[in-house]
This record gives sequence, C-alpha cells and structure tokens, in this order.
Amino acid sequence: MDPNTTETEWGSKAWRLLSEVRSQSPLIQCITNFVSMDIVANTLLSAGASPAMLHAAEELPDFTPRAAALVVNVGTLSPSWLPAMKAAARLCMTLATPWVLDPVAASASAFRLDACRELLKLRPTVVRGNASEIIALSQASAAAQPHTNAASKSLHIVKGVDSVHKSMDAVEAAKLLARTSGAIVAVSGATDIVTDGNRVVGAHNGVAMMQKITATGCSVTALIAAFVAVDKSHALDAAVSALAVFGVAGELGMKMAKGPASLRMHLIDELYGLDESALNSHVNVTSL
Ligand SMILES: Nc1ncnc2c1ncn2[C@@H]1O[C@H](COP(=O)(O)OP(=O)(O)O)[C@@H](O)[C@H]1O
Ligand SMILES: Cc1ncsc1CCOP(=O)(O)O
Ligand SMILES: [Mg+2]
Repeated sequence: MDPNTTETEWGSKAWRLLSEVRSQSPLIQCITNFVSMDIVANTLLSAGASPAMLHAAEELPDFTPRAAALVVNVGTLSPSWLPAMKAAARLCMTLATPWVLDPVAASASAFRLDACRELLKLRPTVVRGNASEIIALSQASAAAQPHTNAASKSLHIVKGVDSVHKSMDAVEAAKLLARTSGAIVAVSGATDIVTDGNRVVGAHNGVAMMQKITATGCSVTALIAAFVAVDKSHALDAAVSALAVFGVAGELGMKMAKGPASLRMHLIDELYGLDESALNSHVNVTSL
C-alpha cells in the first residue's frame, strides 16, 4: 500500500482505478463456479472490464497469456476442473500476470482444502474469501504437509459457502495467510479487511442484504482481479478500492431495492453508473 494514502484519499484512488478499468477494459479470464458465472460476468461488464469464462485445459496456452488477470474460484470444484485451474495459475505465475484465488467453502472437504493449498503454492496475487474460508485456509496452510493433523483440524471450519464468522474475527488469520502465502489477503464482511501481513486496511462500505444474493463474494473477487489488472504493482490498494467500489454500488442500489433480487439488479446498474462525486462522498476506508 502507498503508506501516504490518507483516509480521505481512498475515494479518489477508487475513482482513478475504476476509470482505468473503464478505459483499458482489461480481459479477465474467470475459471469460476456454475452458480456465479452470470453475475460475475455482469459485474465485470458493468465495471468496464471484459470477462471471459474459459476453462478448457486445451485452450489455456493460447488464451491465458492474453488475459490481463485471472480468477480461480473453487465454488463448484470437481476433479476434472482442477488441472486446468492449476495450469492457468501456473501460466500466470510464469508470465507475471496477476491472478486472484477465491477459496469458496475452503475446508468443506479434504479434497477442496488440498486443492486450495496447491493453488496457494502457485502464488496468487490476492486471495479473497469470507471470514470462515480465510480462517480455515490460514490454519491449513500453516501446516507443512498435506493431511497433517493441523490440516485436518481445519476441516469443517466452514459450514458451506456462507461465513459463520465475522470478518473482524479473521484479522490475525488473514495476516498469517498473507505472510505464509505472499499474497494480499482480503476478507469480506460488514467490514472488508485487506492485509499484506503487516498493514491492515478496512473498507466499511456495503449493506448486509448483499449476503442474500448468491455469488456477490465471487463477483467482488472478480472485480478485485480487474482492479489489480490495471495497477499490478499496488495490489493491496487495488483490492481495497474494488471492495469499496462494490460496497458503494450496493449502498446506492439498496436505496431502490425491495429485496435481494432487485438489489442484484440495482447494484449492477449503480456499478455501471458510478461517478467521481459518488465515490468521493461514499468510500469509507480506514487503517485498522
Ligand atoms: N454485513 C455486511 N454489511 C455490509 N456488506 C456486507 C456484509 N456482509 C457482506 N457484505 C458484502 O457482501 C459482499 C460479499 O461478501 P460475503 O458475503 O462476505 O462473501 P461470500 O459471498 O464469499 O461469503 C462483499 O462486497 C461484502 O463487503
Ligand atoms: C451457492 C454456491 N455453491 C457452490 S458455489 C456457490 C456460490 C457461492 O458464492 P459466494 O461465495 O459469492 O457466496
Ligand atoms: Mg464466497
């Protein structure tokens, strides 16, 4: 993070990065779960990025090098998808292309937890999960070997895809995961937390109703990828900005929404229409 960024400057930083996404329209390859594909693509389009949901291993050598960033989301993981996820992540690591891991339901099973740990070794630029996912992954990755006792203890910390912890409960776990993985770690929730293992920044935007729309977490993970794509050397700032922008769109959308279904529509509309004054007046980011 730029240590000189003051709390009042986050609005203009978020605006600058959103403007870059709109002008550059970065190509974002998304290997993501079936539930999320539609809302993730629509979120990226509304922000100005160009989404592509390609996951066939045969296509990766041609396509992944052309992407400005990659998302790997394990939400509907199956054995047939994992090799392509790893191959795409490995290509990004080799090419220094930013990539973002969403460890959906990280410790729901040993298969999923091991997959997330293997993906972590491929040096994601950012890991974004909810609090339960980050706590589980942090504990598991602190264990040295697959299926050690420490790793199996972190099994079933998550219930399913929804968090049973508050984001603030995951601050230390996030810092540890950032240190052990080398990634920027983002924990979504009432306060979105972003850390590089030393600094901790909180983004306080958003509304609780966003949890009642499936795949909002997946969507903000993809938005983080778009923001990191346009500011590769400041991944922490980019992640904070994406989380704040998505939260502001949720706050503005909530003014017109009657419930989760209409919030989904209004959030996407508000993301599309965000302007400088809205971000300057609504972005609420502090150091923690
Ligand atoms: N209680 C809350 N108040 C405000 N925003 C929230 C709240 N819970 C989640 N959000 C927002 O909803 C989005 C999805 O986060 P979350 O529900 O934690 O992810 P996931 O869907 O992966 O569990 C994020 O943008 C987050 O900031
Ligand atoms: C319901 C569900 N089941 C497998 S993936 C998925 C979507 C999860 O999306 P999010 O993590 O954004 O809530
Ligand atoms: Mg999630």
